[in-house]
Amino acid sequence: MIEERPLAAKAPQHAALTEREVQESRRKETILYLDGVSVSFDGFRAINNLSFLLGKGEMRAIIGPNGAGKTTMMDIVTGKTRPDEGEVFFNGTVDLTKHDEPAIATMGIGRKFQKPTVFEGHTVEDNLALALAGSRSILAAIFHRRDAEEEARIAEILDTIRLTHLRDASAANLSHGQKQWLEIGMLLAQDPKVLLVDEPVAGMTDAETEETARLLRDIARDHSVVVVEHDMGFVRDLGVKVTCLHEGSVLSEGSIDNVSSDPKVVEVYLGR
Ligand SMILES: Nc1ncnc2c1ncn2[C@@H]1O[C@H](COP(=O)(O)OP(=O)(O)OP(=O)(O)O)[C@@H](O)[C@H]1O
Repeated sequence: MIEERPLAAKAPQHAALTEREVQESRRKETILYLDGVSVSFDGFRAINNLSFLLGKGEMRAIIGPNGAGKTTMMDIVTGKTRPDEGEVFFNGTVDLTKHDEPAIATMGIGRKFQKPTVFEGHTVEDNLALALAGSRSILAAIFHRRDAEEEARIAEILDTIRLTHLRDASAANLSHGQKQWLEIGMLLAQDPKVLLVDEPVAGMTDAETEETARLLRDIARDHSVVVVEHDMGFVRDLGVKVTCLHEGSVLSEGSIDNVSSDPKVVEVYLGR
């Protein structure tokens, strides 16, 4: 009997440890890991016990009604907003709540906001050269003699963003869609591991929207990508797992067919 007591006391402790180990090994397989994340603004819970896992090399589409918390979730990942509670990890091991925005960007989390912010007074190629140069000054970046590796990188990005034929064009003369692609190219120049892309096809023509789905699928071959978008035709074209947020939590997650036919999603979002 005396022998049994410590054994009985040990059993639940052992089980708890195993559960934690399982969770940790699950986390290590992710590039982004959010668990139990909440944040409130003036008492309003914009993110409410949110759990979201993005696998290494995965592309995910995030949908959800206005105010669902999509932007706030991105703000938490990029360090713009600190969560009140919960875990946020990058690459399985880096606790993002302990780093600020510039450090997180340098680690390899690139974000593209909805409105393109390219340098309009410069050519497409110079915009990419500027992004590639990072902290170099604008003039130094443009007049710096690029080595073969940098030239090859620019050529590769131009090809990915469908702008090789416009490399010498002024960014000011690009269409809205082409400016979005150039900005995606500028993100790629910084060699991110994860790209967060906010409503990339808003304001694009149908042809540009279709090309953007192909472009992001190309990028997703060697990057992890999160795309926030309301255009369901475009989300379907991406052909990836979909997460629908609502009131700061995951309402539904799975294939586009499953999520778009989920009665909860129809009620709060698609049926509106
Ligand atoms: N800094 C802030 N201060 C106060 N409230 C905020 C702040 N940021 C976000 N909110 C609120 O949190 C909620 C979630 O907003 P969020 O912008 O994340 O939603 P969203 O899903 O991105 O919506 P949309 O599709 O309209 O962009 C909203 O009710 C918003 O008003």
